[in-house]
Amino acid sequence: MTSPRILVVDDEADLRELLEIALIKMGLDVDSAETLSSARALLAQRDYDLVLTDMRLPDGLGIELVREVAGSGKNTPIAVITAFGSADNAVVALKAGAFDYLSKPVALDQLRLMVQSALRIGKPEVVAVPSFDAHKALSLNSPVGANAKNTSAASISSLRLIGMSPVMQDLRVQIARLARSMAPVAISGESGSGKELAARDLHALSPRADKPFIAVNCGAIPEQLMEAEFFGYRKGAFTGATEERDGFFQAANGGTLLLDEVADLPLAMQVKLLRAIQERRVRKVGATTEEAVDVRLVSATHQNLAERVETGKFRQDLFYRLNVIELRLPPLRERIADIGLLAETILARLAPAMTASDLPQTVLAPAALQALQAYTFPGNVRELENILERALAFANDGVIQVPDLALKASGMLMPGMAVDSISSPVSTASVSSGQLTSSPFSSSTMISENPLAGMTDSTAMAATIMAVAENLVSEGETGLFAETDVLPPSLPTHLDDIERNIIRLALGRTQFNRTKAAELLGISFRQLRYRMQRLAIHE
Ligand SMILES: Nc1ncnc2c1ncn2[C@@H]1O[C@H](COP(=O)(O)OP(=O)(O)OP(=O)(O)O)[C@@H](O)[C@H]1O
Repeated sequence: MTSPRILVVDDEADLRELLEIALIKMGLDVDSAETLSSARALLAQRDYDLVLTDMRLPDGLGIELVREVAGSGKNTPIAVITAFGSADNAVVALKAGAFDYLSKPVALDQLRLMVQSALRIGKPEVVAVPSFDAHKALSLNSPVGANAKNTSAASISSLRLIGMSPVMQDLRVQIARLARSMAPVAISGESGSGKELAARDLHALSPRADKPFIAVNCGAIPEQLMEAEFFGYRKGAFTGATEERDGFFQAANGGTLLLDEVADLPLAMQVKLLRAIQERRVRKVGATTEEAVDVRLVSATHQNLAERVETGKFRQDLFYRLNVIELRLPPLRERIADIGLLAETILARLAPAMTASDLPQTVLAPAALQALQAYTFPGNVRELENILERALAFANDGVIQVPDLALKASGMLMPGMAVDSISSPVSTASVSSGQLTSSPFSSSTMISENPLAGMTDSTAMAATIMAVAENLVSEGETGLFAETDVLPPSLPTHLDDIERNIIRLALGRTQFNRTKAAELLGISFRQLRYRMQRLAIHE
């Protein structure tokens, strides 16, 4: 077997030599180049398992090489060496596609960790999905190190972020691409939209998959315990520290650390975290020395972090370090095409015993699916899970009907509308005689007699809203804006929701003819198009 081959690009003879010796000692073959042009010539001749380049070279910048190698389609990992304290360069390189960076002076232990993870990138076939739930590792009484070993392997097919809507498909592609890099990823999205799941998928697809995934809820740790929880502590460091403990960083070593609700980190802890990220070293409470850690950082928040930076609640420098790449999880109401498939998967998960005993899985009546598609899901997929769990208990004959869902009227797309009043074009009588169908999207939870089956998502959605609206009129309801004494958590979001619903209603009435819909709404075509873009309304 031949050894992996590394290309080192650096014009400083001393550093180049140091790197060469360290890499050869690791059993690797090394080629080196002093300039961009000689590096390009070597890259044209052969494939490398890793390229390591300085940022400043006599005939140009290392970042040019990063772009070329990252864009070559060969999947060669490239890392950069940046001047001491130059966070900007590191972030720019990561954004350009560098898999990782090293700061000068280069520490040999960090070089080794970086090379090891680069070489794992070349072997993506073995992907494991740890099942460890590190939320359980939050108390000082539970040693995270011990819990972190509690992982199990699964195949790549068990990735868990479900959804066939274009936005979810894009997201999965992005996640697969980002999984190869060490770049910190910041995941934003409403509560329950799948941020943690996205982070788990990112880890599961990465070369770190067989190492721990640790999720830490930053808002759930008492401030005075934070340092000990993150970095560990030595025996006797404080009252009650009867033995040495690892922290989250050590527990996640080699793997991924998810900082969930990162906006909740107190400022004092933000400083310490920034230091750990920059140095890639942590010091246990009560220890005199630091230890190198190799942790991929992912952060998640449902808050607007940029806004918190502006108001001085979140450090700009930490924000900059964590937000190298952003991933946004759209709220469930922006991907109603996924509701059927999600419901089907959740129902299968909730009733495994029934499936095993060959009883047909509980399904949603078509009207129930429509009601879900007309619901705003303020709690997103988590709320869908809760609704279905409760509905399962009420469902008769293996079919969930609208009343079983017990949807909150305040969450319906038309505020103030009572869900029980939904009478869709599909009568519940037809449901019990229907046949089960299966499609990759949503219909295996539906009945084949559903007149909406096969329609595009927005058409089905619009049909539902129209049916509901017509119902409201016939039942003499007060209309779209029934008064409620519940204040929305955010007025702009609430108004956007109302506007979105009205536009969808008009589009539904006109079979998505935007000119006619604009006429109905008394606005110009351009105004409607602009509003649809702003509110992410797609056909
Ligand atoms: N696309 C999806 N496919 C399957 N399950 C999902 C999906 N998105 C979310 N879920 C499920 O919904 C629940 C909430 O997801 P998750 O915890 O990842 O959300 P979150 O955005 O991190 O929430 P929070 O902001 O409250 O921490 C989980 O049980 C998760 O398994």
